[in-house]
Amino acid sequence: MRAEPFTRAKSQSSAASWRKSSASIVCSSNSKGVQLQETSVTKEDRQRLLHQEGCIVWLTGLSGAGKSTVAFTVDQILTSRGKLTYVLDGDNIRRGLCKDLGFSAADRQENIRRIGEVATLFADAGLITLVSFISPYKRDREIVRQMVPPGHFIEVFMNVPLEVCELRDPKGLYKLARAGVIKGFTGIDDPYEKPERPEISLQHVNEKGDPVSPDQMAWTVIRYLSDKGFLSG
Ligand SMILES: Nc1ncnc2c1ncn2[C@@H]1O[C@H](COP(=O)(O)OS(=O)(=O)O)[C@@H](OP(=O)(O)O)[C@H]1O
Ligand SMILES: Nc1ncnc2c1ncn2[C@@H]1O[C@H](COP(=O)(O)OP(=O)(O)O)[C@@H](O)[C@H]1O
Repeated sequence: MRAEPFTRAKSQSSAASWRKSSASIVCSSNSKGVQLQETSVTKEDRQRLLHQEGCIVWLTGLSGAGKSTVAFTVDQILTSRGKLTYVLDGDNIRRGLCKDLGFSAADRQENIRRIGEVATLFADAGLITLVSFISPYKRDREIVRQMVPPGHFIEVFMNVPLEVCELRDPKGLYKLARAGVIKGFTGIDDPYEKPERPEISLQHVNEKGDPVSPDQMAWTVIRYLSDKGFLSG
């Protein structure tokens, strides 16, 4: 499929920006001399094919904050409405692509770097890409933000206090961390750096103190995506 000349000219800066981001995938110190392959099918071609625009919805927060629940709820709702989405989830990715990594600061950084590269490719392919990782370091999240065109990295802060996450403790990990069986657990004896200006901040209770359900949270994300035009094209 060929892009209309008008579309191609209009979109050059954003397409160039995506290409720049793809370049970072191949231009590590071990791949000097590898040249970036230009593509003839553009992001806009895919956008028109899918009637949506690819982006990264990055959910960050403590273990138990509800990242996976909200990501999969958004996934389900959008899929049922004919949108192409994909969830990259910490627990799943750590069984494959990142199974060699632990939870030291360096390993978490490498974890997020790899996920950032994959998420960038998925978003470039036109998918609404939902990413649910603790991603505790501001710097690592900002690096991913810079990899995509402005506005295409949507940081969603699961703004749920440690006490609430610890009460939920669905996997019993906080108990083990408090008992000293797990060392370096985020929020207990390892840092979590809150986002300063997330695009979306989700709290587990509303202004009246009533609980906010995963469905309500998911719709907040979906409304944002719709308002910004990612769900049409
Ligand atoms: N030390 C330590 N600290 C934090 N979390 C731990 C740890 N050890 C195991 N787990 C389990 O691993 C899940 C977090 O993996 P992530 O890949 O999202 O972490 S990170 O982004 O690299 O920090 C996290 O899953 P979620 O509860 O879904 O967040 C935990 O179940
Ligand atoms: N909005 C919510 N209100 C109440 N409980 C929730 C909400 N979102 C998630 N949960 C529950 O909290 C626990 C942790 O959710 P999960 O999505 O696994 O968190 P995370 O991926 O951040 O570790 C689960 O038992 C889930 O059912």
